[in-house]
Order: sequence, then structure tokens, then C-alpha cells
Amino acid sequence: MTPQARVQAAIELLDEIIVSARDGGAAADTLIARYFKTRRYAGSKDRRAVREHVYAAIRRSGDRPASGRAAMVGLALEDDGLAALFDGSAHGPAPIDAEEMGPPASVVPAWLADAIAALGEREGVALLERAPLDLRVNLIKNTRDAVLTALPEATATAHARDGIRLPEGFAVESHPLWHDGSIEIQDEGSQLIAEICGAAPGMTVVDLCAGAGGKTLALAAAMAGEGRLIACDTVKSRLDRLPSRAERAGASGIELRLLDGGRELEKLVDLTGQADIVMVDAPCSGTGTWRRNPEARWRLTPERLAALNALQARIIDLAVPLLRPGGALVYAVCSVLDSEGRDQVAAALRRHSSLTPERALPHVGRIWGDGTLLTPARDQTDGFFVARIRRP
Ligand SMILES: C[S@@+](CC[C@H](N)C(=O)[O-])C[C@H]1O[C@@H](n2cnc3c(N)ncnc32)[C@H](O)[C@@H]1O
Repeated sequence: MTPQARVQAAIELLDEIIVSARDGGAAADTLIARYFKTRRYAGSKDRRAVREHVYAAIRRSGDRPASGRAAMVGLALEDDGLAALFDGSAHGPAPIDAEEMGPPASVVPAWLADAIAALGEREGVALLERAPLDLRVNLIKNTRDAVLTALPEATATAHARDGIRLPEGFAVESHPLWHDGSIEIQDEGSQLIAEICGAAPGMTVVDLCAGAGGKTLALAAAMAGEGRLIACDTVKSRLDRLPSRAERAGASGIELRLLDGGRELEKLVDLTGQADIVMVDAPCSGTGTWRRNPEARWRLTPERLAALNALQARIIDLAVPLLRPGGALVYAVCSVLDSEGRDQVAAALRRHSSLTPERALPHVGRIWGDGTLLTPARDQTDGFFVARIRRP
């Protein structure tokens, strides 16, 4: 592909990504993979260059641009070399019209600018910076010391007990330690959320929003195969990925429950009053993981956020009756927005007045209402809010 054709390909892809973000469709990475599947003429250098254009345009615009061309023109107006490729040559983009302007450069969507700015000076920018590569050492299979010795380029994470951090570009999934289940890719913040649960052998633990089981596996390692660990989700394709992951991790006996969205209770009644821990890793806007999925900024709208807030409250209300006396609910979102974190928990404590909040993470993050907020600039983790609430 010529450099011009690569720019045109980025424009076409951005068009797809913009529509998909607006309509709640597939993620940018999926669309990029699909695009190249049907364009075998594109070599690895072409793919890399197109991908770089696409992600540079996504990172430059906090708000969803009007079109792929507008997004790329915005970049080109700040880069003479890129602008020179808009030369009207075959398979390339048409020249930039004197009237044409890209969307204004911004880190976060305008409607969220104040909320993000309130987190602190560098937090908005840090939410879009490249994320580190964190792994959790699976204690069922190995120890952190042994893994650190085997991977001299790794360092221990500052806060998570079983975490290690690796330099960029480390090919985790082709490493023997990954194949033998010794390591799992997991951001330090996610590891801390699983730690806060305080799961231990013999407990009954419900992971109510388990997805593909990232945190379930961390809970399983803490429980060392003793007790009950029940992983629930409403999306079958996510839960279906858990058994093979659990097998690789040597985590046996995890019970899976596919819930019916809106009728979740039907599959949970037998757990009423049984759980030592219920973890609600709630569906959320993902603002804390923008550095991994920057186009998620284009998906979020005030209406979608309101719908998530309602769902989060509903899931908390499903979780509370599952607690046995003395049991704890751990509520987490990978979001830095108060409506999903601090305010959600404050409202839950008003609805369930017998519950009491506990300080979740004494050594990291900042106290945020009745929970803890982790942010990338301050804590070098994805952005998370987490709270631990105990039933007396
Ligand atoms: C943040 S993700 C969970 C990530 C997972 N815990 C992990 O560590 O990989 C939230 C999950 O909640 C699930 N979910 C959505 N609505 C739900 C509901 N009503 N009940 C239970 N789970 C739900 C979603 O399908 C999604 O997998």
C-alpha cells in the first residue's frame, strides 16, 4: 500500500469505528481485524501503519468526530508530513479543502471534562497514556519470587501482593509460564480488587459479574480449592471462556451460573444468606480503562451512563440478600465517575441502612466517599472505584 492508501484505509476504518461507537457495535480492535481479513494485499507494515493512524486519530478526539475523514484531517492539520499525503493520488484521500477543519483536539468528551478535571491535574492525560503490562502470579501454580527470578525484566508491583510489571512488548501468551498457568494478564488495580475481597479457603464466595473470570481466577487462587466459588454472568459467551482458563490455572470446582438479565434472582435464591463475600464487579462505562480502549470515549453518552447507573444499583440490590450475617459485599467499577462509584455506594448504604462501609485499601489510592479511588496518574493502575460493605 502507498502511504496515501494507508491514510485512506485509516479514514474508512475510522468511519466504521465511529458508527459502531454510536450504535453500540464492535470494538475498534475487532473492526480493524475484520477490515484486514478481507484485504489480504495489506502487509504487516501496512497494517501497523494504518493502525497507528487510526489510534492517533482516536486519541486526539475526546468527542466522537463527524467522520473518519474529519478525524484524520484533524491530525493532518497538526502534521505537515501527514497533510502532504492528502494529495488526491490513486487510492489516497482527496486534498484538504481550505474550509476543512478537524474536530478540536481534546482528551476527554466535553460533557465529562469537569468530572475528569476534578480528579487532579494529570489524571485526564494519564487516562489516555499507554498502560503498563501487569501480570498476576497464580499462587496455585507458582510463587512471585520464582516468577521474578525466571523473568529478570519484571519488577514486583508496588501494591498488589502477587503482581509483577513487565516492559512493553513482552509476548506473554507465548511464554511457557503462561502456558503452564503460572501467570495471568491482569492490571494491578484489578488484582487489588480481588485482594480486597479477602477470600480464603472454606468460604462461600459469589462473583456476581464474573465475565470471563479475570477476578474469579484470583479469588480461586486465594481459596486454594476449598469452599464454594460461584461465578455468575448474564452473557453466555463470557462465562463460556472461564472453564478453559480455570483449567490452565489449575483452579477446579468453580460453579458457573448463567443469569437471565432482569430475572437474575431465579438462579440466585438458593444462595440467599449464604455468602461470605459477594463481589460485584459491575458493568460500567469503563472510563478507567480508556488507555486500553480509547474509543470507549466515543461510546459513552449521558443516556448510556444513566442506564448503567440504574443497572449497577439493581445488581447491588440483588447482591445484598446473598450475604450471610458478617459477610461483605465488594463493589467495584473500572470507572472514575462518581455516579458509578462513590454516589452509587452512598445510595446503596441509604437503601440498606444496616450495612456498614469498611476501609478497603489502607495502603493505596485515595479515600473517596465510602470507598477508594485508584487512578492512573496517582497510582499507576487503571482507574477504579472500590468499596467494601459489611452486613452486621
Ligand atoms: C466489568 S465486567 C466483569 C469483568 C470480570 N469480573 C473480570 O474480572 O474479568 C461486568 C460484567 O457484568 C456482566 N453483567 C451485566 N449485567 C449483569 C447482571 N444483570 N447480572 C450479572 N452480571 C451482569 C457483564 O456481562 C460483564 O461481563
